[in-house]
Amino acid sequence: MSAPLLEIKDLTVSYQVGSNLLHRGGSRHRDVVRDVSLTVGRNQIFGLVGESGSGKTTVARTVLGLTAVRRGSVIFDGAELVGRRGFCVNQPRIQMIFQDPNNSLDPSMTVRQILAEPMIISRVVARSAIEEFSAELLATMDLPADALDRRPYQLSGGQRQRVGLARALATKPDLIVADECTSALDVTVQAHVLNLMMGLRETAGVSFLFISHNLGVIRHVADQVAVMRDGSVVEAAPAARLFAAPQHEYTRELLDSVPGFGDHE
Ligand SMILES: Nc1ncnc2c1ncn2[C@@H]1O[C@H](COP(=O)(O)OP(=O)(O)OP(=O)(O)O)[C@@H](O)[C@H]1O
Repeated sequence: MSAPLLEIKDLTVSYQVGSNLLHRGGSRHRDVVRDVSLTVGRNQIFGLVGESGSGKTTVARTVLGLTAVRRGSVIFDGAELVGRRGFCVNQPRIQMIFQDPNNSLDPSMTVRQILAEPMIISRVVARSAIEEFSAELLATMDLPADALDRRPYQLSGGQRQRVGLARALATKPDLIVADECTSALDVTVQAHVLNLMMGLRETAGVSFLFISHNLGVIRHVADQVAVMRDGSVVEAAPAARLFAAPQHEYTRELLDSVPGFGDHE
């Protein structure tokens, strides 16, 4: 049997609080993620949900090599990603999409350049195939072919987010880490982007670590869900079971706080 796509085991991450100047005893650390374990399967959308400050983004940043691991391991396709300095090594098969495409897409570049850049850097796509693959990515994301010649400001917010997704797909990744990637979009545009992402599971064989504080969005997209509170996972279960029969008191509280989510066991 092949290894799971992503296994996070007993992950603890801490941030420094205070400084040497203020605290004579030296700087202190605070664990913001504590002993978190979760497994993302192949072709799976794994939803990570929890209140603001519960540590969801910190988990994502750690997998992407932006924040150091204090303890634990991050195993991708059977190989340990945590390097000697405590950061996960960069893995082109893991990509991310950001909450705000306005800040993540270079305004001076055309969509053609935005899509070509990761293909050139990662060398996953031959130079001679870049134009064709770019057109294919636009079609997959329901974007018009002439979008290739536009710059981000000449697109709508939903189109920009779909360009962000197309760019993430440009290196043919196995995993996309999506942190609040649709929360800036209005509801119908959000549904369109979410449905496209769900389709990618089958068409591109991509898994998602999908982070959101929005339970409705998580229920719509996720196969598996983990609920975080105060740095820890309090409950993890297949989505259908978690929404129908939450086991942890905090999950029940979270569901009861959203109108229409209270009719669980
Ligand atoms: N660079 C940092 N230095 C110190 N503390 C930080 C840093 N980044 C985040 N934190 C703290 O770590 C905790 C977890 O933050 P994190 O952003 O992971 O939560 P979150 O669940 O993603 O929240 P949100 O839904 O609001 O984005 C919070 O208490 C936050 O204040």
